[in-house]
This record gives sequence, structure tokens and C-alpha cells, in this order.
Amino acid sequence: DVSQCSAGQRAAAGPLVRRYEGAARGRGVAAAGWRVCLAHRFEEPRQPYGAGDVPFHDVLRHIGLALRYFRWWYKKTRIEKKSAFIDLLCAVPLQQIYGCPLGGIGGGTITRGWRGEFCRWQLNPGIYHYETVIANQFTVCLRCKGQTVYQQVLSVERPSTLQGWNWGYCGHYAFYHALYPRAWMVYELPGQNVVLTCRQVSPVIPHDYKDSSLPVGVFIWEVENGKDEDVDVSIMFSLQNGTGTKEDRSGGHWNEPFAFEKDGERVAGVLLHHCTRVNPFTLAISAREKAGTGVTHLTAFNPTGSGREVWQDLLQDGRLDSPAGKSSLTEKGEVTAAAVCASCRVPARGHRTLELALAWDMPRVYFGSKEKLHLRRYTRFFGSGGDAAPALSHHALTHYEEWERKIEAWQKPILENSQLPSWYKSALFNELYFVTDGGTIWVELPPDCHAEDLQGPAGAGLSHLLPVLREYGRFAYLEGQEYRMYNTYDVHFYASFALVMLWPKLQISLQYDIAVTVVNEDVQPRQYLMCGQTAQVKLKNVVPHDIGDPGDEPWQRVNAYLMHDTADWKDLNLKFVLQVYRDYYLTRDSLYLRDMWPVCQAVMESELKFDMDNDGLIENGGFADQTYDAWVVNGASAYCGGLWLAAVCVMCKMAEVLGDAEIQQKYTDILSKGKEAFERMLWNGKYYNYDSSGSDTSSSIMSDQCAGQWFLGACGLDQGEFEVFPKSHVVSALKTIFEKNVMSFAGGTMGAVNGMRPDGVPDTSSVQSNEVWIGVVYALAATMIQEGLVEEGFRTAEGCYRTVWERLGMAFQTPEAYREKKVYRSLAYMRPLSIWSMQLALERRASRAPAPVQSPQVPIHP
Ligand SMILES: CC(C)CCC[C@@H](C)[C@H]1CC[C@H]2[C@@H]3CC=C4C[C@@H](O[C@@H]5O[C@H](CO)[C@@H](O)[C@H](O)[C@H]5O)CC[C@]4(C)[C@H]3CC[C@]12C
Repeated sequence: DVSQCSAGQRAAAGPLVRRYEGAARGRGVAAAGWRVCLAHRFEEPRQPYGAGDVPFHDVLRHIGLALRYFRWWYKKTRIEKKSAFIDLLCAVPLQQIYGCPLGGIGGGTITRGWRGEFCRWQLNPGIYHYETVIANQFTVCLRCKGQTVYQQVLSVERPSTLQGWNWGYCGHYAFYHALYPRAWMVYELPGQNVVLTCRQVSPVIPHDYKDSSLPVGVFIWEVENGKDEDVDVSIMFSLQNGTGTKEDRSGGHWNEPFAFEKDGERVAGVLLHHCTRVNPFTLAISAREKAGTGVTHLTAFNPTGSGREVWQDLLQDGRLDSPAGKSSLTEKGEVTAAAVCASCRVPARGHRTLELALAWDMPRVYFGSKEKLHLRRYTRFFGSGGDAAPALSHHALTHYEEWERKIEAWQKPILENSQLPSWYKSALFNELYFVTDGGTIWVELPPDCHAEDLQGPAGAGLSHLLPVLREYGRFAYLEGQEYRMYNTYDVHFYASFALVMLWPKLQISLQYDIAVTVVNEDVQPRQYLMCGQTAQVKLKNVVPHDIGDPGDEPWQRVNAYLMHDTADWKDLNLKFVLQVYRDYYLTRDSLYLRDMWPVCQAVMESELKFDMDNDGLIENGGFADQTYDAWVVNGASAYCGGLWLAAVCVMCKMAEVLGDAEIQQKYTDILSKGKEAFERMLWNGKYYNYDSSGSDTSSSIMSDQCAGQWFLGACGLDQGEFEVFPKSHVVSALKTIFEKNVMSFAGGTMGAVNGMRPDGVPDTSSVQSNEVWIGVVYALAATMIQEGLVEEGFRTAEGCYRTVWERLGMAFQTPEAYREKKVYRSLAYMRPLSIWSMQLALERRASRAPAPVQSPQVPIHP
């Protein structure tokens, strides 16, 4: 039966389905997730942060930076004709259209919008373009008693090309539902009594290091026939050869039909060979053939014309012509497309399934500099010859059920926990999109690679570097789609929870890569834009800001960021040490701990020089020397001082585990001095002051002041002999943040503002104190949960989720920051993955024991 839903159920489904006029609920659609009617409009206009939004005092303060940046930007973009790693002058405009991306980890991603469009592309690693390719569509054809009764492109668009197609599906009769890595689209076909549910599945499976790397997505079409007669149903999937850029017209592209049979399973479709000079690739559209399901194709058609020949072909008999042989090569200026069609008969009042897939094979990739060839992770399973698309398609269509079983087993305990709010379930899984759609790249180590090649001239002495990278490859993801730096480390600190909890080996591999860069240097001098001073790119024994720009040669040349000389940043080294212990605590990988131990000691030695007065506490340098890179800190500070004490604490713990008594004593002494100094200099009776400089804003309430405690709590080092920050102080600080930064800001509906003055007015002393950072808010919520302020934690985080996903239409592009009004900054950002630390906190509360990452999740009772 075609399942129906009532108006009440519609209302319960969320605020974005108010315009839904259909009655269908679809088939197998998850209960929790992000749901939106295809007729929805996001009303609130928001803009990227621009020069016009900078208050006068900031203009004066940053005038030097602005001039230096402009000079650098002009040389980069206009003279060298390259793109800037952060383009402050051409921000990506906000489009409130995105849905779940397709594809596994590190093989590139193709994002579909919630209206079904194919609109965001990342095939060249780390490089995005935002283009809706109009020919990429699903079209349905219904036939009764040998006559076509209905044929419709399942798109609400009315484009100027392909005018021979029937566009303009009425969005009021369909909804989209995302629960990453799956999404559903439910279409009621007006006047037909037929409901289509398209389930989109990508292979993103925790603790899986094979199928999770595959560049594929599957579309399972559930067809429910509510009629009293049989219906022949066809779903046609059309795709342009390319990604919507000018390269689609560069000539030399061609298509060919294919069929692939293995283990008695056959898939058929069309390969679209995209023959560019750099990073050529093949797209494949296909469908699974089975008893009662026919698969037909059209090898090539012109997607810029009327498309009438395609339309008529399908209309005639619900099938495509299926010519044999290859298409000719496209001429310069010409674009080509192909289509595959799966058809079956659905009995009266019955149900059938059609399975289609999209795969893309770009096995060998160059980054912008084109210096080194990299092989993607999936090539170890499917080869690097560029001919894997048929096998990938076959694998996807014959394994998606297994993927779904694994995804369900992973998500079920969380989804079924009635004590968790529904928005949280959506946020937790949907924010995970960034693991794949963060410009992510996952590559193999070249087979002839030696430890010396990796460790650089200094040699890191990391005994397990080679085995780890050989087995699990190298992983990198961007700070943000607009902030094009890989593995930005001060931000990864927050996001790393998702990785260590779900793909711990990728976190370990990433950490090895960072460890290698620590012991190496890059003596090239360059000018830093914030202060204008010149210094070398990378100093020895410090953690880099990032692992490089995909527009250049990441891993080879680190520190793409040139706003500040981050050798003087106070947080990076500490964040490395904290992650090492957190990873060890969650994975129990003692080989990793042993390898990282000398690196931790080296970076802590570097850090010790920031304790100028030898009181056991580091001081900030009077510039924005940490992740809040436009918010000046001077003297002892709650953020960096807190991280420092937490790092010193884990040094003691690691020394204890490794039996290094001398180091343990050294850091125990520092810790006892430092704790005393921290309390004396920063505690004001209610919370920790922003810094100890005594400036006008020293007493600001920073939402992230408990970051050190957050990490200690996550690795079970927050009580007993390891208590660093007095419990009563932590709780008081969190309550103050909740009262001031959360509840006194935007009526408590937008999360926590970064900096609040004690009188309840946001701290406007810098461009960042006045922002809400979504990733910081999720981390803050986790800290609250850890400390027993569970309701406050959920309330705090909910504000961000509702603002981003429901009010501002920023689904699948959660930004770094927004302000109370008008602006946001840096779309599709890494930091919000920190929501997984909320999950860790909940699991810890439920079990009151360390949650080993390999075991199934326990039910949560917040
Ligand atoms: C005279 C002009 C009209 C005045 C112009 C003022 C502008 C120059 C500045 C106003 C806002 C500044 C930007 C704010 C944020 C930035 C982000 C930063 O990169 C990353 O940011 C993360 C924090 O969000 C940080 O944790 C990461 O480590 C960083 O990689 C880069 C600088 C900047 C873009 C900053 C630049 C100057 C302004 C635009």
C-alpha cells in the first residue's frame, strides 16, 4: 500500500515541510534527520563577511593587513593566475540548496541538492566548483496497458535547455530527508496514485577502510503502485560528460555502453570518458539487471539542445534505444551526455525496486603544482588503470545492502534512544558530511616509498610510520571549502573526535603526518600578512598550522596559511600532545603512543619558552596567536593557559604509562606551579578571565575558556589525582557561559557568542569575539554534558543546529561562524565535526567507563 501521512504527522516532521501538500510518507524513510519540502524557501538572506561589515576601529587596526593581503592576492590571482587559499575578495555566494554528498572518503564528492540537482563538485582533490548541471536528472515514465500515461523529469526546475523535456515537477508533492550518509526523496506523482522513494546511499561506514574509500553512490528507487492495475515503470538517469565547467567543452570526450557481470550479477550502463590533460576521469551511470528489470541506454545526446530525441525515445516504449558501440569524440565547444534506464512492471497495489548507480574513477591525481602523482586509496582494491568504473558500479550495486546494514547497526542505538532529541540525531549524522565533502583526499603511499622519503632530512625516528601509512594511506581534509588548507591543525583539534571515534586509523595516520612535519623545517623566508614581518615558513620542533594547499603540493610544502607566523602560536603544540593522549586513550594503540612520545617532548620543550616568567604557565604574545586568529590575547589566558595545563597533565599521564619517571617529575612540578598561577591570575570568582593583561576586555567571558577541561574530560583525566581545574570552578564557568554567552545572546536561540562582556553585551573588541563558532559551541555543549549540565549542553547546541540547518538554509555547508545578524563566515567548515565529542561525552556518561572505539555503541541516558 502507498503509505499516507496526516497533517499532524507533517507538522511533527519539522518546520521545513510546512509547504508539503502530499500525503505520502515514502518507503523506509528514516524517522530522524533533516527533512525539507521541495517547495520550501529559506527566507533569511545572509551574506559572507565582507569589508563592509568591519567596524571602523577594526578597519584602522587591520589596514596594514588589508593592504598586504590585497598585494598578495593580486600577485597570486592576477599575475600567477592561481587561486588564493582564502579568497577574501571573492567569497562563494550563499546558495541554500545543498543536500547529502555522494561518494566515500577521499575519492572526490558530488553533492546533490535537496531538490535533487547535481550542484557541487570536488573531483580534483580539494578544489570545488559550484555548478548545477541541468542535464543530470532522473526522469520517470509510467505506462499502463502499453500506453505511456505519465512522463516527468523529477525536478522543479524549468531550464532554458532541454526544452523538449517535461520539467517543473510540483515541489509541494515531494520532500527530501537526509540522514547522512543516506538521503531519501519522496515523490507523489500527481494523479497517478504512484509514489516513488529514491534512497541515496554512499559507502561511508565507520571502521571500514575499504568500501568507505569508494567513489560511488547508489540510488534505490522504491516504486509503490496504489492503482488497481499493473504499471510499467521506468527510471531514466541522464548525466553530462563532465562537471559543468568549461572543460566539458574542451573536446575529446566520449561515451560508450558497458555491461559487467560477476558472480551471476550483471550491471549495465554507459561510461562517460572525460579526457582532460590533468586528472582525466570516467563517470559511469548504471543499473542492476535482474529478473523482471530491463536496463537500456542512450550512449550520447546533446545536453545543450532541446533533448527531444531522448524524450521521444523514452516516451515511445519506456525504454531507450540502446545503440551499440562508442560515441565519437566531442569537438571543441561541444558537450555530450548519456542516459541509462531501468524498467520493471509493478503489479497493482504492489511494490518493486529499481537500482541505479553513479561511479567515478579518477585514480591518479595531481595537486595544483602537478609535481607528484598520487594514487587514491581505492586503487588498492580496483586498480589505477582508469578502467575501474564498471567494476566500481558492479560492486556498488551488489554491496549497497551490506553497507546499509552496517550503517543501520551503527546508527540504530543513537536513533532509537528516545531520550535524545530529534534535532541532535540529525545534527550528529548530517554534520559528518564534511568527512567526505571537506575536499577530502585519501591516497596510497607509493610502493617504493621509504621511511627516509617520508621523514625528511631530520628523520623523525617514527618506527611505525611506514607500516601505518602503508596500511591505511594518507588522509587529508580541508579547513573549509573556502579556506583551502589541508588538516588545519588548530581546527582539526575540534573535528578530530569524528575521525578518532569512527575511523581511528585515519586519525592515527594524520597524526603520523603531523609528527613528521614537526621535526622538519622549511627555511624559505616569506612575509606574514597580519604583522608584515618576514620569517621562515616552518620552524623545527613546532606543529605546523596545516599540511598544505591542494592548489600547491600538500605534505611536501606545509603551512599554506600566511596570515601569521604560527611558529609563535600557543595552541598548536598543545593540541598535538592532547590529541596523542586522547587517541591513545580511545584506541589503546601503545605503538602509536611510543612513537609520538619524543615528538610530544620536543613540542612541549618549544612551548616552554612561552612561559617567560617561569611560573609554570605560558603567556600569550599580545597578538592573535592561536585559533582565534583575529582576537588578540596578552599575558596568561583562559584558552591557551587552560590548554597548556591540560597538555602538561597528559604529559604526566603519558610519562606514567611509559614509565618515564624523570619527565613525569618534570611535568608534575610544572603542573603544580602552573595550576596555582592559572587560578591566581585568571579566576575571578565566577569564571576564568579572557586574559590577564588588565585591558578593557580582559574580563570578557570566553565561550571556549574550558577547552582544556573538555579534552581532559574526553580522556578520563578530569577527576581525582588528575583534576587540573577545580570542579566547582569549571561548573561555575560553564553556568556563567550558559547564562551570558548563550541565554543573553539572541534570546538563547543561536548558541554561544565567542566573547561576552560581564554586563551581557557581546565583546566587539575584535571581529571574532563577536561571532558564534558552531564547532566551538558543539565542543562547549560536550563540556557541559561531561560536567553534568546536560540540559544546558543540549540547549546550547540546539541553537546552532536550528540556526544553521533550519533558519539559514546552510545544510551540508555549516560555516565556521555567524553573527547575530546579517553575516556568516567560511561555508562548509571542518570545526563543526566536534559534535562527535558530544556523543563521546554521552557515551561516557552512560557507561562511566572509557568507550573503546571498536565496540558497538551503548545506549545513552543523558
Ligand atoms: C580596511 C579593510 C576594509 C578592513 C579589512 C579587515 C579585514 C582585513 C579583516 C576583518 C576580518 C578578518 C578575517 C577574520 C578571519 C580570518 C580567518 C583566518 O583563517 C583561519 O581562521 C580560523 C578562525 O576562523 C583559524 O582558526 C584558522 O587557523 C585559520 O586558518 C584567516 C584570516 C581571516 C580571513 C581574517 C583576515 C582579515 C580580516 C578579513
